[in-house]
Amino acid sequence: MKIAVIGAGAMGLRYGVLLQEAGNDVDFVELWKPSYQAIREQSGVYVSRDHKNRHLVPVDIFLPEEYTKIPDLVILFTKQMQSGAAMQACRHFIGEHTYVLTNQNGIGSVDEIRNYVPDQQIIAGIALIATVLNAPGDVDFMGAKGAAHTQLVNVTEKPDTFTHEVVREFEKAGMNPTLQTNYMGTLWSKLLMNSVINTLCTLMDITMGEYVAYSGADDLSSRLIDEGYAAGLADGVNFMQSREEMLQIIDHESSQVNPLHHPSMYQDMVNSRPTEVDYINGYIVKTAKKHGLEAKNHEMLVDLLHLAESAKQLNL
Ligand SMILES: NC(=O)C1=CN([C@@H]2O[C@H](COP(=O)(O)OP(=O)(O)OC[C@H]3O[C@@H](n4cnc5c(N)ncnc54)[C@H](OP(=O)(O)O)[C@@H]3O)[C@@H](O)[C@H]2O)C=CC1
Ligand SMILES: CC(C)(CO)C(=O)C(=O)O
Repeated sequence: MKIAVIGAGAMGLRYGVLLQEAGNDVDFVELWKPSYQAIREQSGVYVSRDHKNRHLVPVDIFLPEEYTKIPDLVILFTKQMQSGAAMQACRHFIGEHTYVLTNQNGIGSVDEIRNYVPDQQIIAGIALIATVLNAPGDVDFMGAKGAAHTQLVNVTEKPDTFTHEVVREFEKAGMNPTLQTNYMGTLWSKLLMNSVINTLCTLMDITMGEYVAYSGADDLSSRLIDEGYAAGLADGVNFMQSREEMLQIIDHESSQVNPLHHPSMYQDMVNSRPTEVDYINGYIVKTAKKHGLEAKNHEMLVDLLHLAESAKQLNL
């Protein structure tokens, strides 16, 4: 399969390298110049797993204006707030039959992708994978080989032949895909997890393991899950997990899968970049308000995150 990954950051590199190693023809298209330059100069990307075995993997990288192939599949892995500009810059290589896939955290990118491809060609989903970008062109895959999980879902909720081919390629790449047919239910399950883990670990400067080790963690998580759940239900989301199951998933991911991980939002904060909080807790607040509800806890978290972002800027 001919694949172009837009965004050679932590997750873009992880998906791209794994799919390349599984035999696909993968190119990276990068708008972020330091990353493009580093990968060009190194003739590849440095890959480690859990800080060990750092080695160079040759990859091809292009600026959007340099890229002229028409891929079968585009994988969008920028941050949410970069999605619109990235799709606009890359629109010339999205062919009539090209599918676009996003497994970004938060909700919003699909609306940007819709400006360029019909719903039938959009595959959304979620990544239960932790990855850290040590520096441009230097990525660290967290977790044992094969431990990562992905969920893919067509925006139309109707998997077609090409989607099944993508699932097979993800399987070959060791990304343990599950094909779902509940679009919003799938996205909201990760949204709720990120609204707890990413935001609280970032604000408190702690790892996922440190969060769940706190005796009051379940109570805190439940308050956020309940508020998010109410907003989602009002919006017609058909949740795939109960509130209790959601809590168990958060506990499991944090205590067993990624206890030492600082979520991606934390990585943005320490590097003084804007976070995706508006697309995570902010999306829950917006959805609640649309239905005349309140999501006061999430609203407070959005404000606190923006306060922390602003303080970080003042201290630069
Ligand atoms: N990382 C993870 O474990 C997971 C991430 N996700 C999601 O995947 C999507 C992509 O995220 P992710 O791959 O983590 O992010 P990236 O590694 O792609 O973020 C890098 C972006 O941050 C900016 N940046 C600026 N300076 C630096 C620097 N020194 N180091 C790193 N980045 C810098 C660049 O944007 P600019 O040009 O604006 O400076 C760059 O494009 C997001 O939606 C995220 O929520 C989902 C699951 C897990
Ligand atoms: C918490 C985690 C790793 C969940 O897979 C994630 O989504 C992130 O770091 O942003």
